[in-house]
Amino acid sequence: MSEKKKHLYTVVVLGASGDLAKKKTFPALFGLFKNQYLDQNTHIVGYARTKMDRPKFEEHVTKHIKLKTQDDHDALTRFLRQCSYLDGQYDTDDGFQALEKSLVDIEKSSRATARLFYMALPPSVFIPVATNLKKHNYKKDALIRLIVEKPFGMDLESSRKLAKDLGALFTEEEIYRIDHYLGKEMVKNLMILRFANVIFGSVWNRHCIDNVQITFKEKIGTEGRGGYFDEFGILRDVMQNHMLQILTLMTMEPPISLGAEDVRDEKVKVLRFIPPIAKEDVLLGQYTKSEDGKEPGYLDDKTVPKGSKTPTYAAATLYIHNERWSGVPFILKCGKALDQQKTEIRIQFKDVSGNLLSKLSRNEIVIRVQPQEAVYVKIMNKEPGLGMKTVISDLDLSYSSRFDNSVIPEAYESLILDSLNGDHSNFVRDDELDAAWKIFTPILKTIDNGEIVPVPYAFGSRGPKGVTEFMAKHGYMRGEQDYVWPQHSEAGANAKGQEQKVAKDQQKDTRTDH
Ligand SMILES: NC(=O)C1=CN([C@@H]2O[C@H](COP(=O)(O)OP(=O)(O)OC[C@H]3O[C@@H](n4cnc5c(N)ncnc54)[C@H](OP(=O)(O)O)[C@@H]3O)[C@@H](O)[C@H]2O)C=CC1
Ligand SMILES: O=C1O[C@H](COP(=O)(O)O)[C@@H](O)[C@H](O)[C@H]1O
Repeated sequence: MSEKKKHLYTVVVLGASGDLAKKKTFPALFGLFKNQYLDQNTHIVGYARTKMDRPKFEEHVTKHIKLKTQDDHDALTRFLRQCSYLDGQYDTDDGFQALEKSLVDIEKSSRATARLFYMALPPSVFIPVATNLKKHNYKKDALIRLIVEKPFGMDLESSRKLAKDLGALFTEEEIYRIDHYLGKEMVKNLMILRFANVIFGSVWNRHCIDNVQITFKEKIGTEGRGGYFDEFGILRDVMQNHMLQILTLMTMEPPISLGAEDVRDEKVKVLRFIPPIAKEDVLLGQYTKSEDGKEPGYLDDKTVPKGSKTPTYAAATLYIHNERWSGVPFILKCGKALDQQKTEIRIQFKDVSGNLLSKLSRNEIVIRVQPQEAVYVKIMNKEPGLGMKTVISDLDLSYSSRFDNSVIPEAYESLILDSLNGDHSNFVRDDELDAAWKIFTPILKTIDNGEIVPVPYAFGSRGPKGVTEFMAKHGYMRGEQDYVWPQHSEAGANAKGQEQKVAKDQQKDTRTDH
């Protein structure tokens, strides 16, 4: 079916009773609807096994939708009119037959010509659901798109099997593998920063850069998702997908165009230059109770098997064996139940040559993905006054002060809109997945075999003992002088009207740059 024509979609959310649907999918669809990115005649059908009456379904859909104005309230009333819910099984025909009947009725009145199936489901049911969708709800004369949520397998072998099974049902054109980090504003900004600025483009290589850290920290633990998490662990949950996507966009060569295939060709190429992660380049941790005993340890989660050795924290160093990056360590660190929430890329430059000036700290470019989106460059400056003392300062592009009235869209809004527009650029291609799993599968096997034991760390701490040494071993050098990114100070955050108060202990942490 032609993609040029503007299509009216019917959106089906499979797994509509779940956590992701409630927290992300419905709010994102509402955001698009409210801002007229979604045609006002679009129908949204929720499908899951749970029986829900209308009030319960509406409560589920709206629970995480934030309304500020009367217009928002009005838009929600209109949005809910477009939503319906159907309960049914995932592995039998009858539910999908009923879904088909409902879709045909909707399409008769709305004249929708396209169907978007959003699988907000655990991976165990991806294939049974995709099989039934193909059998009962695939219309040859309609435009079909299928959004699949991560995780895409457990390792190289299972990922290939999933790709093969899904590929037998839907074409690569129809499949949209979502990694929501690709929809985040600062991740989308990476290509612009690199390829639209001579000052960045020219230093983006091993001659100038000493090491790179990509950090993902969460304050929350597994929070009832322990059953899912224990099967996957932090490397599969966050590092192999979200963090590797960031690394790929940060390191790939310039694509021929911004077209989806050109961008993804470059991403695959750089991934293929990364050898599997070595055992000695990994540090693991698992959180225990907080020091005051108020927050539970990982093993206190009833859904986690007793004595589990699943890592909730991981640091791993990767290398890219190509002309641009050879010898530069890329230190990836991620963890749950830590002292703060942040995702950032920290690019540390080499030391200044010569001995003209002493006590210099290295330049750093920090790309703050969340929260408090920003790009800042740490530089050495003359301390104002008589004398020639140097001091660390920064060139700071903080979004809250620079882009006063702009709204940063939710990652899921951005990605759902891309899929409606048929743009695959920010979705994961099958060969990209293959290349990513090749890097991680050997170390995951080593971890699964219990050959690397996670070091305990207290809930709310900076992570396991040894993190500082691990970073130093891989080249990261802390500055000589104290430095606090101003946006991170309480005064800075309040002055900009930030909702989030940044605690004093977080300031301390920023100073240590971990
Ligand atoms: N939650 C999150 O924050 C994120 C989730 N994801 C991914 O999104 C997908 C959905 O996640 P999430 O919503 O958290 O998952 P849930 O565990 O909430 O599952 C979604 C729905 O699937 C059904 N379901 C749950 N377990 C099973 C099972 N064993 N067999 C069959 N059906 C089941 C349930 O619906 P019912 O019983 O009514 O049929 C449930 O409401 C997953 O692939 C996850 O990895 C990705 C990023 C973030
Ligand atoms: O995919 C996942 O991401 C979330 C973190 O997403 P964010 O947008 O809030 O940064 C993580 O909590 C979850 O464990 C993981 O499955």
